[in-house]
Amino acid sequence: MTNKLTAQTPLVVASHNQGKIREIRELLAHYGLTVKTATELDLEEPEETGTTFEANAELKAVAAANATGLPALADDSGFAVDGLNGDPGIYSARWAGPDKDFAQAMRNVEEKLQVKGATQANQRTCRFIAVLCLAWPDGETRFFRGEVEGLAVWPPRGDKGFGYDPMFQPEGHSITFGEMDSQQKHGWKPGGDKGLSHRSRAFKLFADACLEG
Ligand SMILES: O=c1nc[nH]c2c1ncn2[C@H]1C[C@H](O)[C@@H](COP(=O)(O)OP(=O)(O)OP(=O)(O)O)O1
Ligand SMILES: [Mg+2]
Repeated sequence: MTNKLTAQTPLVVASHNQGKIREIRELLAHYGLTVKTATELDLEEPEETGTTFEANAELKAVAAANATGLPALADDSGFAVDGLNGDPGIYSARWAGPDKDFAQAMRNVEEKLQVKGATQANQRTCRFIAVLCLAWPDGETRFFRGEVEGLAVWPPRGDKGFGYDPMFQPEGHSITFGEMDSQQKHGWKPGGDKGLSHRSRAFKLFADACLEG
């Protein structure tokens, strides 16, 4: 028997990133769930020692489930640039340094692309990846992965999102995630579909698999 979530199940979100938490709240509300965050519960941030998104998501979710005795959901995500062999990838948060300077992290990505001579669009393909881990106090873990492909644009555009959003233009769109409001970034349309952002796509899979009824 696998565990199922209902609107009444308290769910802990094991993240300390406010931009991410805001999106996760909206995504969970869309599916009728409300949450407590690791920041509100004063949970410690485990060191992300894994070498994959899955391993780091599991480490964060299991730590929060064990600390609270409640089911916990973690999101490990990143910006992967094909021309940089998938960097910054699982190191996306770390490239911004202790001050979380994403303007600097984006410049760093651009400088590395310039060194490679990647000036044409087809040399600037990239994706956002999000892996969710839902960990239950009984030890059960479930994983869901969402991805969205796009182009790394320069200069960055827009100030609506967080992290690398201003330099990410999703395939089929002419504006960046930084220029989209969160509803556009989620990609919710009347009637519903698979969503747009990596995170909204992962949450759709999570909701289909883990919600009661
Ligand atoms: O939609 C996104 N739009 C822009 N940038 C994004 C996005 N999604 C992930 N990213 C980048 C920035 C973030 O800092 C890093 C994830 O690193 P990651 O370790 O999963 O999260 P984090 O350390 O910021 O917070 P926490 O681990 O407490 O959830 O990738
Ligand atoms: Mg982190």
